[in-house]
Amino acid sequence: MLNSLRTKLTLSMLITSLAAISVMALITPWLLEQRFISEAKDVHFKRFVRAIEEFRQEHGEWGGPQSALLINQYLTTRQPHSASSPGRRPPVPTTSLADNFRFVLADQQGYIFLPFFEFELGQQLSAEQIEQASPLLSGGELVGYALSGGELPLTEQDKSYLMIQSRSMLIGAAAGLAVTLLLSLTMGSQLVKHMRALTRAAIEMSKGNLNQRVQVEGKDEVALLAREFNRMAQELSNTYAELKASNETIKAQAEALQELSLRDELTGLHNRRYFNQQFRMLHHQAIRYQDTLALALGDIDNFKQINDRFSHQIGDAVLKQVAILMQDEIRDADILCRYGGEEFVILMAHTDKHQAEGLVDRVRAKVEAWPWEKLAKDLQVTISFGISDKLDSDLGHSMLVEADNRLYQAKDLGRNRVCV
Ligand SMILES: Nc1nc2c(ncn2[C@@H]2O[C@H](COP(=O)(O)OP(=O)(O)OP(=O)(O)O)[C@@H](O)[C@H]2O)c(=O)[nH]1
Repeated sequence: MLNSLRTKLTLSMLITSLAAISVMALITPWLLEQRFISEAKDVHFKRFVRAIEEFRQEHGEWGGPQSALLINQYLTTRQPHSASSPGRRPPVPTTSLADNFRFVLADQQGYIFLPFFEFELGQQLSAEQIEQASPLLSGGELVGYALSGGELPLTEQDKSYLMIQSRSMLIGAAAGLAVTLLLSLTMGSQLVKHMRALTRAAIEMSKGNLNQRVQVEGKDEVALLAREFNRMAQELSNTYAELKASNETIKAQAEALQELSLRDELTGLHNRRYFNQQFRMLHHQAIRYQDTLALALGDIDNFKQINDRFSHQIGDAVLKQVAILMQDEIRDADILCRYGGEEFVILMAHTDKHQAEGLVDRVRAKVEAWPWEKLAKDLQVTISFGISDKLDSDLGHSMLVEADNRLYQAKDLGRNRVCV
């Protein structure tokens, strides 16, 4: 289950949200309190400084122990004493807002005349302390310095105010995180949906279905990936189509070459090599299935004389015409080849020598009857055949020998005949 991208995304978002809420719950109240106290100190100190400047304008006494007394009296009579909360309470700029938080005053040379804690009476402020102090002005003239020190304790009211503030912030943050979580989950499930579509398409492609496309939405990284995937799929598909086409061409060319190597150029019949292949196969099957097979060897009679008397070209034309006549006469299942020179061979499956004799004799008669004067005046052509159906387990050797012997017999008996 943890292998699922969706689960991983959900878990990581959940952990991040919980961590963020926990950190906020721990740190926010403390930060808020620190900030609140610092603001309160600042506000009180500014008001104190203003009150002191007003005192300075009203009184001549300044810088001695007497003036510290007068200042305290002035401030006490000017405003009632109470604890503080900036902006929500009346300002109380006395020299002390609480036991721990007080103000310190020094004259223009930095000698303290209103002391507090480590700031002792008559002690001179260091350059660093002067740097941090607020300069007191009267009529544009520097008359002294004011500093604040100690901790400002919070009232119960301040504390409950801060608590409400912290809670509100936490609730707001939690709501924000919940919305973020929801949005992340929605986006995560969209991402998972697209990744699944891409994975499905890639798996289909690996099975060989190259025509895969995925939907592209938007312009983000996933859309970019989907677009690139589609482009790659298209390229792969094109390359495959080109490869397939060129493979088919090569295959067709190879087949054509193979066919050419098995054909006789002059007559267009299959050649002796083709005959050897077919004869081996048919002979083997006939023996195995105890079937019959007949082989007829044909030889044009006195072909040498035809060449000599009528020319070699006429001889060639005779060979072509005999091939046509034989091809027309034999059955589709029979195999006719040019065996060599003026010799032809016919292979007849499921046929014994007596059945073959009838067919071959029709061929012989057709050759004899053809009007050879069309090729040359006084030209006559006949053909002799020897037939065998002898099936011995010798790869057809005895069948060929017997057919050849019968052919010689036909020649000896005066040619233009079929011997079985
Ligand atoms: N024109 C032509 N002649 C060929 C071709 N192939 C073989 N021949 C010729 O065919 C002749 C065959 O002669 P022979 O083997 O003496 O036989 P034949 O004259 O037919 O006599 P018989 O077979 O006894 O009837 C030879 O002269 C070969 O040159 C060919 O493709 N074209």
